[in-house]
This record gives sequence, structure tokens and C-alpha cells, in this order.
Amino acid sequence: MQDKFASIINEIGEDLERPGLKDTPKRAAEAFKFLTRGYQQSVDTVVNDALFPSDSNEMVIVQDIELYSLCEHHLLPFIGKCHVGYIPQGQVIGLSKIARIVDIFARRLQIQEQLTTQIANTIADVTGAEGVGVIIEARHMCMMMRGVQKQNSAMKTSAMLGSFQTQQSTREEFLALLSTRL
Ligand SMILES: Nc1nc2c(ncn2[C@@H]2O[C@H](COP(=O)(O)OP(=O)(O)OP(=O)(O)O)[C@@H](O)[C@H]2O)c(=O)[nH]1
Ligand SMILES: [Zn+2]
Repeated sequence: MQDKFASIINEIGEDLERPGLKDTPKRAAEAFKFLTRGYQQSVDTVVNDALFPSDSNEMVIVQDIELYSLCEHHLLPFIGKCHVGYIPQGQVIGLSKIARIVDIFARRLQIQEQLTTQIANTIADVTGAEGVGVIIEARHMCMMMRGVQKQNSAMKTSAMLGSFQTQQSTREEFLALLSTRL
């Protein structure tokens, strides 16, 4: 990957020998590896059996999980927040694991719709929840820094599973709780 970055830098007309760029192919390769490290992670390892028996069947929400991903069309970042809600059914998942699941899928080449669905499906599979809701709001650099160059439009996507999909009152509770902030 280092050699490929060196070729790109060369191709844009830069001087790879100048001091500021000497180590850039190596740095860029390391950075890109970090930004796509989700491909090296598995849900089982990340969740690490952090599931705890619980009688609670009330909605749990983790709000404002920061999200950094790369759009699969331009390899440019999209950055935003992810909100996750679920209704447990016999067990709850460790709080941090929800954010870790978001990262496993965000740190890959993505479109926002697919990212939203993958997070929702995984939380449903891992927890066996009665219902799951995921909302992502993000700004896409490919739409801001280039192309149509719109600075103030955000994309919002949602995935609703189980009772979040079938029961309007559950969906409304989720959306109402999200509108209250700390
Ligand atoms: N649905 C969806 N589209 C995305 C996402 N990220 C980027 N895109 C869009 O992917 C599309 C790719 O369109 P193309 O016409 O093939 O590429 P392009 O010529 O670079 O398009 P422009 O961005 O309009 O200049 C663009 O409309 C992007 O805005 C995403 O997460 N979801
Ligand atoms: Zn893009």
C-alpha cells in the first residue's frame, strides 16, 4: 500500500524526495489501514461474551456515538453520529460493545444506508432483542469538498427491526427519547 501511495503522490506532480513527504507513503498506508480496520475485526471477538442476564424489557438507548467512515464511491470520509436503541429480551449487552459494533462496520468502505442496516442487524443477532432501532446522521466530504459542494446538508438514515418496525408507539418512544439531551 505504501508503494501505491508513493505512486499517487508522484502522479499529482509532487516531489517524493522533499523532506515533508519522505515518510508520507508509510504514514498514509498506516492511516488507511487504521481507517479500514473493521475488516480485521469480528463481532464475536469484539463483543467478548459481554451479555448479561436481565429482567428489564424497557428501551435502552445509546445516543451520539461518534462515527467516522469512508464512502465507498470516493474514499472520502463521512462523519457524524449514530443513535442506537433496543428492547432487551432476557439479556442486555455491555454498553461499550454497542459503540464497538458501530466501529466495526464504520471502519470499512461504506454507504450510509448499508452501514445503518448492518449495525441494526448485528445488534439484533447478538442480543436477541425484541426490537432494534438505529439512526445515523452524517456529513459526507464527497458532497462538501468536491462535486456538488454543499456544506450544510446532512444525510439521515434509519433501520428499524422487530417491535421498532411493527409498533408505532415503540418507534415514537425511541424518537422522543432521542430528542432529549443531557
Ligand atoms: N446513497 C448514498 N449515496 C452516497 C453515499 N456516499 C456518497 N454517495 C453518492 O454516490 C454517488 C456517486 O455518483 P456518481 O455519479 O457515480 O459519482 P460522481 O460523478 O463523483 O458524483 P458527484 O458526487 O455528484 O460528483 C454520488 O451521488 C454521491 O453523493 C452514501 O452513503 N449513500
Ligand atoms: Zn462519496
